[in-house]
Amino acid sequence: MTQAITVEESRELDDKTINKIGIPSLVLMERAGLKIYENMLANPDLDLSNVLILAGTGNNGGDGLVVARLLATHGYKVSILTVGNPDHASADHKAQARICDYYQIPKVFMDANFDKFTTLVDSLFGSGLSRNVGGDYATVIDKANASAAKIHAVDIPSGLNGDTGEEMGTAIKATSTSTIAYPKVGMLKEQAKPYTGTIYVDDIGIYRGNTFENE
Ligand SMILES: NC(=O)C1=CN([C@@H]2O[C@H](COP(=O)(O)OP(=O)(O)OC[C@H]3O[C@@H](n4cnc5c(N)ncnc54)[C@H](O)[C@@H]3O)[C@@H](O)[C@H]2O)[C@@H](O)CC1
Ligand SMILES: [K+]
Repeated sequence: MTQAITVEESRELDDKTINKIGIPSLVLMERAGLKIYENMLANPDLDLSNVLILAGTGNNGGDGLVVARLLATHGYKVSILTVGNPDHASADHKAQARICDYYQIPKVFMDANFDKFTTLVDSLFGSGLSRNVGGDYATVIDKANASAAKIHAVDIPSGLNGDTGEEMGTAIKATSTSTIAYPKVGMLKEQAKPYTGTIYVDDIGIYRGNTFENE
């Protein structure tokens, strides 16, 4: 874990990889989801007997939905709680949601009892977090932190500022986090440890430049 990048750099790298280099975004999302799923299987601190995916409507939520599908297709019990308006979801999130519907992965709603789940996957917000967390998002984050379930976060624990390592209103306290491509600078600060837990860094095909002259 030698290099860390800012949240803005991570967004620029995503954009370059998709729009300049030409790797389709759904390919990156599939690779991210597969790595996250493998990290969860490899983590002895997580009990995957009853998993709930907490999905926002952006691409962080899309990553979470890939994990939902991989768990379901490998015989794990998994449900999805979507927070936010699915009609306004990102295109890649909508594509993943249709696949989850094909597999009839059960959905739960805001009144769900989180204590009955053994692991929660936090895919509410990643690098797109741009303001303090409130409303249903804050309710779900606080309920997740207060529950008996362990939490595995996708990319950045939701509500954590990836640059400063500080809470933006409220933030997920994860047992472990799968961060995509590179850790974000704020996640490596001492104060961020209770939020990130153990950090896995997932190579999904997004790299900083200087490998080739034309970069
Ligand atoms: N296609 C790509 O660019 C890739 C994206 N990936 C994942 O996608 C994430 C980034 O996805 P997005 O850019 O869709 O953003 P997020 O999914 O992090 O956030 C979704 C949206 O939430 C809204 N939002 C921000 N702060 C909010 C707040 N406080 N309350 C309510 N809504 C708020 C914003 O409009 C934001 O676009 C990464 O962290 C990573 O997990 C990975 O799948 C790798 C490839
Ligand atoms: K997250």
